[in-house]
Amino acid sequence: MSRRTESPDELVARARDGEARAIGRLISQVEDGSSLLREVMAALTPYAGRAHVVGLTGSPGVGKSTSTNALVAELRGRDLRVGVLAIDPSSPYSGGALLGDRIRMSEHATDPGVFIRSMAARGHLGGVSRATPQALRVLDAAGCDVILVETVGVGQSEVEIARLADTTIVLLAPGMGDGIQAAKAGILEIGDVYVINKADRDGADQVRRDLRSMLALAERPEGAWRPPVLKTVASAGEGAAEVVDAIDAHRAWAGESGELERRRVRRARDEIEAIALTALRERWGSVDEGNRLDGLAAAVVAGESDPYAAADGLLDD
Ligand SMILES: Nc1nc2c(ncn2[C@@H]2O[C@H](COP(=O)(O)OP(=O)(O)OP(=O)(O)O)[C@@H](O)[C@H]2O)c(=O)[nH]1
Repeated sequence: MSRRTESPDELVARARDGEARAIGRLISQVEDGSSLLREVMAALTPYAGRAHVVGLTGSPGVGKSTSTNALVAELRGRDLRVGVLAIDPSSPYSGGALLGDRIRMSEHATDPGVFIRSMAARGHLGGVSRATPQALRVLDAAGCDVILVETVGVGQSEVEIARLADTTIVLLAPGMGDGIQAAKAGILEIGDVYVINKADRDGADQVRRDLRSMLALAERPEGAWRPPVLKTVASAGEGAAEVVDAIDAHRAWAGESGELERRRVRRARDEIEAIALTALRERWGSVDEGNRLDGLAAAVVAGESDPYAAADGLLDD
């Protein structure tokens, strides 16, 4: 069966009707850096800006997938449409055995009010930073009220997620040396809500005490948000309501204090920068520009030019 290629406007209209296939196709275009992206983004923009983006991060095994499921159930119970974007910063492929796939196998898989997608953050420059905000924009324009962005907690990705999110949830669990890990990985700065999952296990209260005393050391100006430290048993859905309430409270505070606007401006800045850098890279990858870059590099090696002068030359073109 031959199939006419849909225009970006048609795809966007179908995505706005909640058609999962259209949403999926738009996100694929984002991932592939499709040449239609410019038009797609222009078509999406009037509808974006409503969704609340919630980042969810934590070390492997703390229960991110289980918690995401519990949060999706709670949000659906509140009649909200939910998008889930699972980012794997290490995998060069999408569609592997990623977080999102495990969630996709859950009870929410067939719920039309839930859209789940995993995305590989490819190794190339601008991977996470370009594609993720664009995928968020697709889900936002498609009518998601809340978008959960989940990532495997490996180093830098936690901080990247925090830069993307309106509200960042950091998950910890007892028995994982998380207190120390928290201090090391710098996650004490990024959480808006901390959740000690696996509260049915010994040591949850200790992790909570440790974390609270570490957070208490941070200097916070008057009127600043004070991140709550909650406990959940995600596998039993316990505590999910309190987490969603905390997200709501943070959202309200962020809206009033201007923090939400600041974060969104920063996100847009990161996105513009990533698009511009990707475009520059592509230009320098073209045959003509590649030759010019090679020529400049040879001149630097030969001592005829210095790298700054060469870069100026490249940028001036
Ligand atoms: N006892 C207990 N086990 C839990 C709880 N939540 C999740 N688990 C279990 O912990 C294990 C890890 O949960 P996942 O949700 O797969 O954790 P994850 O953080 O997504 O794991 P990675 O993808 O490896 O990072 C699973 O066996 C869950 O069933 C909980 O509240 N209590």
